[in-house]
Amino acid sequence: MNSILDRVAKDCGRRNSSSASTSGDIFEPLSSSNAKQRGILVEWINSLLPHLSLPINASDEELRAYLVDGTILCQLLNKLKPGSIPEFGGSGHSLGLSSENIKMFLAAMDEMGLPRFQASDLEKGSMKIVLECLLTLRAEFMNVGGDGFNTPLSRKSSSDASTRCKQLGETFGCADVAYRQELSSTHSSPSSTEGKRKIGSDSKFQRALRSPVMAEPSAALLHHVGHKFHEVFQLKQGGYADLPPSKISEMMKSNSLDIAPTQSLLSVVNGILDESIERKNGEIPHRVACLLRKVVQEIERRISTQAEHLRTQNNLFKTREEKYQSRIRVLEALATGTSEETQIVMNQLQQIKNVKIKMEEEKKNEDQDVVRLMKEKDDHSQEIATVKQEMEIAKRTYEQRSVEMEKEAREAQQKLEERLKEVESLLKESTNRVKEIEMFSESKSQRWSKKENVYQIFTEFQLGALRELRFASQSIKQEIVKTQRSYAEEFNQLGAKFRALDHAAANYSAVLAENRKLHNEVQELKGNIRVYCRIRPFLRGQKEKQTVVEYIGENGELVVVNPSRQGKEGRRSFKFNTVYSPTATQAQVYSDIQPLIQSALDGFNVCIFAYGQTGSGKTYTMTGPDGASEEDWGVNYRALNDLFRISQMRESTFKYEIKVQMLEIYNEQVRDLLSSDGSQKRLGILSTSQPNGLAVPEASMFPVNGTSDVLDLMDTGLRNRAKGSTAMNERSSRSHSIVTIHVHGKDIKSGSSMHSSLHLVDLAGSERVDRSEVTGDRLKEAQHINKSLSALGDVISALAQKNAHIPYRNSKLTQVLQTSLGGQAKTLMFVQLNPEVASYSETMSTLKFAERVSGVELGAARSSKDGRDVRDLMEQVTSLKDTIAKKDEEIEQLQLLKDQKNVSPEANGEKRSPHSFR
Ligand SMILES: Nc1ncnc2c1ncn2[C@@H]1O[C@H](COP(=O)(O)OP(=O)(O)OP(=O)(O)O)[C@@H](O)[C@H]1O
Repeated sequence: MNSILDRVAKDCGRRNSSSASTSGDIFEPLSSSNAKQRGILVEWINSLLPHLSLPINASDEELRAYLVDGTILCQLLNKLKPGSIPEFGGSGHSLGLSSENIKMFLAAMDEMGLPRFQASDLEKGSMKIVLECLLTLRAEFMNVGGDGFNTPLSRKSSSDASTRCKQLGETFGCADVAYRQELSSTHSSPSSTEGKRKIGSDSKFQRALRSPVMAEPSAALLHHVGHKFHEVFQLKQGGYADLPPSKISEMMKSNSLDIAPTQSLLSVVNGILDESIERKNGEIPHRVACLLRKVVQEIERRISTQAEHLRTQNNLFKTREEKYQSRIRVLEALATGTSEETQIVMNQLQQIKNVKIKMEEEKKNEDQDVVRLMKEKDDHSQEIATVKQEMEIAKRTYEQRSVEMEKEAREAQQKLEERLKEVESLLKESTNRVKEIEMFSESKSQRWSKKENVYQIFTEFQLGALRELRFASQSIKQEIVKTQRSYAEEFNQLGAKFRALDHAAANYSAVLAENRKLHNEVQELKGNIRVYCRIRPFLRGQKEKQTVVEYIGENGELVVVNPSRQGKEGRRSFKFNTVYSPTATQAQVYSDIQPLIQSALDGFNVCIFAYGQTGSGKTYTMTGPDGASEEDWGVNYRALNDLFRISQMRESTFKYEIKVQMLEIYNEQVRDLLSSDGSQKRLGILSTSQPNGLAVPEASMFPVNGTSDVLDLMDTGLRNRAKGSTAMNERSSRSHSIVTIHVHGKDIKSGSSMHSSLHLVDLAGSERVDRSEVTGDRLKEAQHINKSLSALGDVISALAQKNAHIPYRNSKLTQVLQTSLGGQAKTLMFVQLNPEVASYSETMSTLKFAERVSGVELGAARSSKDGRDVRDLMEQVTSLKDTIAKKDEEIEQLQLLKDQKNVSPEANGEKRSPHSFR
């Protein structure tokens, strides 16, 4: 019997593990069922051996580790059945080798007739078999003893074996073990072939009977009350007809039928029918018929309950399906909603793009306007130059012609006079000769009668000559009149030309004024505060050449990348009026700011300053490198040169006077850099700007008339400039240097005058100071620099917001530059960047300052803000896309679930093992 049970249990165990997924609740996964079994087992072991305190949620492998040396197993058995392993003595200590312990435990299990596992299962195989064996052991001792201990089942009687087998079936989740066992005992009669056939074929009906509703009551319940039916089966060996009436009525009265396993009921029905057939006459005694009816009624009741249950389940499935359908609808609606939202965002994005494109087009148009205006201006200038040249030529021709004509007139006059004199002398001579002849003829008339004719001829000749002379005299007079007339005509023509030239000259001033106006309109179109960003190249001999500048756009875009952060988050983009790459030349940079220099000659105050950390190229841009050739000249030299050039061009209409001051602001003290004695005298700043435009009137001021003057002055200034050394740049400038060019112009024609100033500022290094690196004087310097730079930022920011109060007075720097910041003044800032990775954080703070300044200019600010908006929207769109993708996934999963649910429960049931319906 033991071996049969063993085999059955093993069989059960195998099948159970092979169909593990169907052994528990049909929706419960294998792992969770395993975990539950483990939990029950561990709890049981802990209740028996509390000193172990095994963790309730121990995994298979942890449990294996506890059990593998067999100590706990032996202790367990000794606790349940003291002395079952004598060598172990229940001391709780392992006495033997682990293999010995396990052998002893398995032998004890064999002796009890309980299913066992193999030692190898505990060492490395599936723990499932081990668990099942131990759970059987638990069931053995818990169900039977009531108190759970020390009262194992007697394995002597076949009914006990049947019961235990049912318990095994329950424990392993295989109801049919119990069922077969029961049937085999019920139909042990050799004549009951029909019964055996039924056992072999497990009909749908029978399977349905073993569903949760139709299945036999629990093993425990059966144990207490089910034996009534065993009794019947025992009695039935003698035939149902022979059952004592008291037994039958007791069965019918009691609730035995309600709790009897359906198979038992069917067996009774089959038995009665078999018996009736065997008896040939087919008669069934009344009381047996009653029992039969009662049993059939019970079966009917169960079938109807089952049908009801199936209906309920069906409804449940339908409700669930509807729930899933509605969820799917909600998710579909959500997904559609999300795409609508995306569409709205995309539309907004498109609108913003359109606005951006429109703005860019407007800017392009403005730029084209600027180019056109510049061209017109150039054309005007050329026209003026041509008129001027023509005027010069005409003037010279006129003067030449006048001189020539005067000379010609003088010569003609002279000739005429000479001729007249000749004629007069001739006339005199002729008259004398005539008189002589008359006298001679009177005295010698008679004597010389012969010569009368000769005299006549001579007289006629003389008269002819006289007539010729008169004629010549008349033609000369006519010529003189003619020449005088042509002179008069020429004079008239020249007069007309002079009048035209005079008119043109009068217009020339107006055209110049118009030109100046156009020029300033162009400058205003470009903005009164401009930010140009310049990136310094890596220095010669520098090894580390990794740059933080990722992208330089043609339209002033700049993307900087954080070397310590990957991806999108590490990138930051900026927008300025212009960004110069490290290869930009000094000439290229200057050509963009040149129009501002011209504005200074038109009466506008201009301020150009370079901002950036030490070593970023401020001095290079403003002054140029040490000992620079003309090609490397910085803004200062080029600006002054240009002022001379333009003022010379305008000399016929304007008279300019250019003077230069050079100041230094060091530790909030203003010093004169052009003082010949290198004066350390501190200068005062006038609180309000003076009519002559001098904020620091005490500072030396020198007139400059040419490049050489400028070079000399700059040299003096640079020599006097205070310098300090920090860890960053040994040639570091820790002071602000300001070159101020004062322009005084006078309109020659109108006599009106104007005054303007051009400030060229090389600011001190903007780097933040690490207090641990500098102390004392250096720290003080740094604090002053920080204060003045932030005051500069505040002033510009206040101007941006059009505040009533502009905090000029917060630093000496802003006080000196006051006239060139705000109002009609034009300001340009060079943002100098050092592209090295080590300077990343300084670069970022420089760019943020510049962004704050560029925010003043609406155009730049707007476009930079647009850039940010677009970026923000792009991020929103990306996150929305992610959400949609997630939602799609959820929908897919739900669809999958729905498809699974749509498979009919019956079909499911067919696929499942019968063990799933207990
Ligand atoms: N565009 C450039 N092309 C070539 N060399 C440059 C450029 N800009 C700067 N340099 C070089 O980089 C070094 C540092 O430049 P510079 O002295 O102008 O920096 P800075 O910002 O004025 O520093 P400081 O605050 O100390 O005055 C110099 O050797 C300079 O010649």
